[in-house]
Amino acid sequence: MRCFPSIHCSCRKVNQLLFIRHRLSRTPFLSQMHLPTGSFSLRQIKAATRNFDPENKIGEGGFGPVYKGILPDGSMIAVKQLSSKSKQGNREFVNEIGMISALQHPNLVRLFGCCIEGNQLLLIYEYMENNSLARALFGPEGLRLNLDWQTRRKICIGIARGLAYLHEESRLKIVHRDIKTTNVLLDKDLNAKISDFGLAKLDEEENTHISTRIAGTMGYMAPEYATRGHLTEKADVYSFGVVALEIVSGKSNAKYLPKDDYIYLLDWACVLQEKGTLLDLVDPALGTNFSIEEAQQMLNLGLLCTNQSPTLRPAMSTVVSMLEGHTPVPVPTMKVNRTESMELRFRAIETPSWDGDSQAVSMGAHMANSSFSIQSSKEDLFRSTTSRLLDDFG
Ligand SMILES: Nc1ncnc2c1ncn2[C@@H]1O[C@H](COP(=O)(O)OP(=O)(O)OP(=O)(O)O)[C@@H](O)[C@H]1O
Repeated sequence: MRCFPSIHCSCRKVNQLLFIRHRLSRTPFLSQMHLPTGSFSLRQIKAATRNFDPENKIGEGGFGPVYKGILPDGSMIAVKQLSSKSKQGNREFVNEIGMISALQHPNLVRLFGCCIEGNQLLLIYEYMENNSLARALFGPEGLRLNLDWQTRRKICIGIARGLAYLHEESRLKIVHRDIKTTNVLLDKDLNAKISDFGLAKLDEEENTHISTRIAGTMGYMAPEYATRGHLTEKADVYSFGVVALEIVSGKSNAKYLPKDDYIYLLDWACVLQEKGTLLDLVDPALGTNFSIEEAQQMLNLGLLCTNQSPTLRPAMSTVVSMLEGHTPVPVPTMKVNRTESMELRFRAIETPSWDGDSQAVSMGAHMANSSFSIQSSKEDLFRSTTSRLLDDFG
């Protein structure tokens, strides 16, 4: 089990933040980063959220609750409150601040600043009016959105552009490690923005890409990373592929069925691909209001990105080009691995049981504590740097 220091009530934290700023700016590797200039006082945040009024609570994640707030100038904010019971904790809090402050892109959620005061550790983001893609696609009746085809496509392209920026265009090459529908937020115009950089990692050339600390969400983790700790940007490409399939189908990758069998959307997609009926996966809620050609393209792309072999997955810039229609999408040639458990799942597939998502069971189990045995290990520089900072932090 990972152990997190409890949060003490003192202005020592403010000094610690200043110290972290100082240390980050002096760390050669991180000197390109700048911590958010926006430092908020607890009084400002309490006023904005009406003292963390439960009515303003808009979500709950691994860090703790998230509140909606409004600043005196009328701008809306989302406040992530690091709970003292958080399973994630200070390490990811610092990581999130460091990572996202160094990044700016229309498809990444903006961090306005942070507040470290009293017993509070808070991150302040731009408010995303339409909450998460997960809620838009799989939320309960009333909260779910009727996303039309063009909007689904726009969201998919937005996520791809955000990832292409992280992997190939930003000054720091970053693997997000936790791409999933709850980490894609939607603004008032339903533009997609990637959030949650608590697990993000810098992709350095000298890195062996083997990690001892596997973290991510089941159902979205690339097989080579989940089983061997082999982490490259292609792990994000895999997760993106799963999300693309979810966007087209309107179904979560994990669905709990009677008899305790799990059926994975990805397995189903492979079966349909083999049968030549991949288009059956398109969300029935769309009726006939979608482009067959574009849907086929997006489904093919979803399968291409989830190829078992990372080298056969396209780079995210290629994915963007494919989605924009500048590069043809090759037809995937995936073979279904017919294990015994797959046979079980096939039987479930033959009896259609997608009845909306109200009973879907989340497979979002975090694997940060998993004890996979991995042969080689090398602490990456960023991790050791943040660890040192955290040692200093308390
Ligand atoms: N900037 C924001 N604007 C609007 N809603 C937000 C914002 N950030 C988070 N939320 C809401 O709060 C929820 C929790 O977010 P958070 O990033 O803390 O955790 P998560 O990504 O859902 O889960 P985990 O931390 O376990 O990966 C989101 O699913 C979303 O509904």
